[in-house]
This record gives sequence, C-alpha cells and structure tokens, in this order.
Amino acid sequence: MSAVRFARTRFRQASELLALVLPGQYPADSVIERYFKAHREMGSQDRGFAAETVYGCLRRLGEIRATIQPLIDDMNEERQAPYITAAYLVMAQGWQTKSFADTEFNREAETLVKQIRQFDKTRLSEAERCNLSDTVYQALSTTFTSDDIQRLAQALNQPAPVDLRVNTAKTDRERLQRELGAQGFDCEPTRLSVWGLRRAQRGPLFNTPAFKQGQFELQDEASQLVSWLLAPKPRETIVDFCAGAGGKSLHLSQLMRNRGKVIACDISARRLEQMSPRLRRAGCDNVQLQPLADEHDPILGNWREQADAVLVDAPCSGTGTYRRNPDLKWRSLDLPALNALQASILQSAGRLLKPGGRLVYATCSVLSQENEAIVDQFLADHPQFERVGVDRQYEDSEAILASLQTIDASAAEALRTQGTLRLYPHLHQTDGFFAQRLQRKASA
Ligand SMILES: C[S@@+](CC[C@H](N)C(=O)[O-])C[C@H]1O[C@@H](n2cnc3c(N)ncnc32)[C@H](O)[C@@H]1O
Repeated sequence: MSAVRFARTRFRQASELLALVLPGQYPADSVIERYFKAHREMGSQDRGFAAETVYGCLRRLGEIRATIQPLIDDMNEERQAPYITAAYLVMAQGWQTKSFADTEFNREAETLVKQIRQFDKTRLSEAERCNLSDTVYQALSTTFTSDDIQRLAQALNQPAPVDLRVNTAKTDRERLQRELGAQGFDCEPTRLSVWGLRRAQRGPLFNTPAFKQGQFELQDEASQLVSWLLAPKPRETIVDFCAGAGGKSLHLSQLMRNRGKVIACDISARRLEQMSPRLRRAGCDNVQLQPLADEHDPILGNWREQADAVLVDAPCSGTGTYRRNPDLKWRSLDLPALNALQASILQSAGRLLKPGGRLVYATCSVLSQENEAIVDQFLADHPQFERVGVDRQYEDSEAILASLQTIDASAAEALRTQGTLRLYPHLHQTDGFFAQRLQRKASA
C-alpha cells in the first residue's frame, strides 16, 4: 500500500471504528470483532492499526477530550470520532499536519494540530491527566495519595501482557512452554502464579493444538491466585457464586483434581452456557451449572450450610482491568448500587457455608469501597466469620508467598497473616485485584 493510501484508508477505518465504540453501548472488543467481520477486505496490518488506534484513543480519552474540547464541544460522538482519532495520532504517534494531507481530515488537521500545540497542559485536572473518570479518581483519592494514583493510572493505561493458565490435568508448565515456544509463541513463567505463562505480545494462540486440547486457558495472573486462595480440595462441595463464563470454576475443578463438586452459579444463563465448551476442552466433569434469578434465588436453599467453600467473584467496577478494557473507564459507574449488590451477594453466599467452611470475596477492582469496605461491613454484621491467613498447609503456599515476598514484602505479610491479597499493575505487573479469605468459625 502506498504511504498516501495507507494514511487515507487507515485513518478512515480507525475513526469509523471509534465512532462505533464511543457510545459505549457494547464492549469495545465485541464492536471491533463485528467491524472486522463486516470488513473482510482489511488485512492483518490494517486490523492491527485500527484496533491499536481505537484502544490508544480510549486509554488517553480524558486528556485528548480536554485538549481539543473547543473544537468538539457541540458535536455528537460520531462527529467527534475523527477529531479524537486525529488527536491521538498527533499526540501519541507523531503525526503532523502533512500526515493528514490525503485523508478526509485534511481541512481540519491544521487547526487541530495548532490547538494541541497551544494547549496548556497545566489546565488538565488530576483525573484528566490520569485518564480516569472523575468518579473513579475521587474514589481512589480516599485511599491513595495523588502520586500513587498517578503511578497506578499510568500502569492501568498500558496494554496488558497475555497470561495463560496451564491445565495441570493435561500437561505441565515447562512442557507447555516448550511446546508453544516451538510454534513461535515464546512465553515465560509468571512470577506469582505457579500455573501461569506470560507472553508480551498477542498472537493466534486459540489456533494452537495445545489450546484445542484444553492444555491452557487465558487468565490474568492475579485472577489465577483467587481459586487457589479458597484452598479447594478433592471431594469437597464448592459454590462459585458468580461464576460467569467459568474462568475460576475451571481452575477450582483443576485444583480439586476433577473430584467433588463445583456448583457454578450466575444470574446470566448465557455466560454460564459459554462455560460448557471450556469445560469439555479442559476435561472437567465435576462442574454443575446453576442459573440464578438473583442472589436470593430459593434454589440456593439446597446448599444452605452444605458448602465446604464458597467463592464470591463479585460484579464490580472492573477498574483493575482497565489495561484490557479501557472502554470501561468511560462507562457510567454507579458505585453505591454496586456496593449494595456486592454486600447482598456476600451475605447470601455466607449462608451456604458449613461451620468451619471457607469463603473468598474477590473483585477485579482497585477501589477500597468495593473491597475492604464490603468485607469490613460483612464481618461487623457476621461475627461468626473471621479473616484467616494463608498457612503453610496450603498447597503451593510456600512458593507463592516466597515469590510475593521478593516483589512486595508488605503484600506477602497481608496474605500470610490476614488472608488478604491485593495486587496492582504498577507494583506486581498483574491486573488490579483484591481477594479476602474468610472462614466461618467451627463452632458457629
Ligand atoms: C466478575 S464477573 C465473574 C467472572 C468469573 N468468575 C470468571 O472468573 O470468569 C461477575 C459475575 O457476577 C454475575 N452476577 C451479577 N449479579 C449477580 C447476582 N445477584 N448473583 C450471582 N451472580 C451475579 C455477573 O453475571 C457476572 O458474570
């Protein structure tokens, strides 16, 4: 493709795609997938450029919008899209007025470039500088200093690596690493998860024989530690209360050696159904899918005081996953409503435990309002539960605690003594994740 046609076509595709993503009606990745299906003429480099540009715009949208505000003030999102795309290409990719000469943006380019050059960056609010919404910035300010928020936001605004969780029922980490490496997919063992492999770049991993044979799943390293924190054992009955499409149910089943029972519940029957092919591929026979009307569904009475362990991977703001889902940053967020739902789910989940049973409350959020605050309130209302640290009897605990110790001694201490796992991208190079291990007292 000539340089001229390259700029014209690719600019049009990227801004067209951004116009579809900006209203935030559907997750960006599904909009992008649909666009590519409808535009079969796009080669892999065109697709790469369009997707990276759209994700880049979403990562820096706060700063971009503030910088070019006077030019887009009275426009709807569709009309804003070429301006935002162009601003991103100028601010992050070094495009200049002349780069737009052959694009449909040629007449506006000069004014836009001038606006960007003249903009006084000191006028950016803290939230805009961090490319976070005001709601999230304010929520973070109650726990973090502004320097920490900046470091956290900078890490959340980078693309995430690709993490795999090895299915130890089918292979082991070294073998899979060798097999994938031989096919050109180099990976490194993850530092904290003993089941993880990490790749710096994306690639068509789903086409590999290893994936088709169920030897691995894609799962962020932090998320891999959550099922482990529940210390699942063969022959137990474990409820995964918010199982979704089963990322953690699959791992629970693996840690239980495919014995006992995982009851995978969710209010979304569609998401639960997406688990079925994953279970077949992984060879898991001990997972039962249980759709719920809500967290008070009477069917839950079947497991009242019956479960050895319950996992609550609660619906949350997803602030810890902004690296993968930068579109989430710009969706409306009703924290009080989410907090009420989280508390209600945790309360219902607590009723399912036998005396002595284990409970893990987890979110992929970095906001204490969704994490510590929910757990503190639950413990205040339920004195029969307590926080329990990770002891040495835990399978793999020595390896995981020792690795965490080398990266962040205070995080290791919180996990060892309190059963609290707090991970952040700027400190641990994982998604932002929170998990708290609780236990119902044996006599209560
Ligand atoms: C963070 S996602 C779970 C992700 C999943 N555990 C995994 O590892 O892939 C939260 C899930 O909670 C479900 N959910 C929302 N409200 C719920 C409720 N009242 N009871 C049970 N599940 C609920 C959502 O449908 C969503 O699938």
